[in-house]
Amino acid sequence: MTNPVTAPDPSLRAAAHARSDAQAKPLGALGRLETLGAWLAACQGVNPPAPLTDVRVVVFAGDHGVAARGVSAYPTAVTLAMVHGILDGHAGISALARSVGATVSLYDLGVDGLTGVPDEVTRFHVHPARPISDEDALTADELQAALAAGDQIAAEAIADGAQLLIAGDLGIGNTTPSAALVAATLGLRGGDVAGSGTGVDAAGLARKADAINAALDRVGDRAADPLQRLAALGSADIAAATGFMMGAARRGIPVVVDGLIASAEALMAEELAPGASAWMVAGHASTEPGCALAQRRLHLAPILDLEMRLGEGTGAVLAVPILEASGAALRDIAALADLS
Ligand SMILES: O=C(O)c1ccc[n+]([C@@H]2O[C@H](COP(=O)([O-])O)[C@@H](O)[C@H]2O)c1
Ligand SMILES: Cc1cc2nc[nH]c2cc1C
Repeated sequence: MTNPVTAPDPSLRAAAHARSDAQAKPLGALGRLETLGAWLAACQGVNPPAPLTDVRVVVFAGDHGVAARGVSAYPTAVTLAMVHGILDGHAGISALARSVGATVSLYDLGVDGLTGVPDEVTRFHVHPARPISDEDALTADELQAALAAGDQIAAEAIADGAQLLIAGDLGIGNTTPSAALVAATLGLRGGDVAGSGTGVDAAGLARKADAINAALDRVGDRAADPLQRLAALGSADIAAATGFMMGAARRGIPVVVDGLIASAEALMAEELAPGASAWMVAGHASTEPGCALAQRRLHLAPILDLEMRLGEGTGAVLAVPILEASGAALRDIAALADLS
């Protein structure tokens, strides 16, 4: 789907602010909750916004060749183990999504050695991303296929009634390509964006900054083009999640952005579909430095800061009750003039 992105309805946003201003509270007393509620009304095209009864997390899982460079604290096999953990409903995202009433699904966009799972999960199967420090992660055709897969996943969820979408991520090594994309987009270097990810030590952090710099130097001026940047420095799972966010924005469905990986995807979605970030809120501030850099570039202020760095969509789902509360405030607080 290549339709341009239309902005969330400004008249509904203004109407929501007017409603809020007339409510039984000092003007502006609900702070950012008022802005969030007005954003939700503008996205839904309804004031006050409807309750959020269908929130979906889609986890895009994939392995990353750059992990062989010693940039993660965990072995690649953990990706496969965690795919099963999520499919069986026992992962961090399973528990946290259940706690807020969101559903979780997962797609394999390059998990090494994945077998014995439903066909639906492997429908968009591709090879793990090639190591970005040495070669492009994806060919141009592979990139287009991954973007299209994410768009299709968004389209199907929306056709099935999704009101709010979250892209979760899973893949040992994925903080390295994500940080590289942030660096390439913002004109930064590895040392500016590399964080400890799953918990690498100082030597691992230095290897990570080096791997990012090697990738940036290898790609050079090609990184100026967002499609080439994503193919060279990203991966199929990151590209599919980017396509998913673009697909949501083009269809007028809001997105809650998770941590570093999702923020890098949001950055790429905005580059490829200008205006897409108007359909996004940042659920939380991950501890990864690249996360704040990407969110700041997108003018997305995180709702929560719980010092989390798990990924999977966990920080984003925790922000859903706050968003829901912003809608409830608009719906249920009386007008001051009606109280006597
Ligand atoms: O979302 C984040 O900000 C985040 C920060 C650190 C780690 N992660 C998760 O940890 C994995 C990547 O970490 P690493 O160290 O292997 O690059 C991957 O599975 C991510 O989902 C996620
Ligand atoms: C155990 C584990 C779970 C994860 N979930 C997302 N990334 C992860 C990385 C590790 C290491």
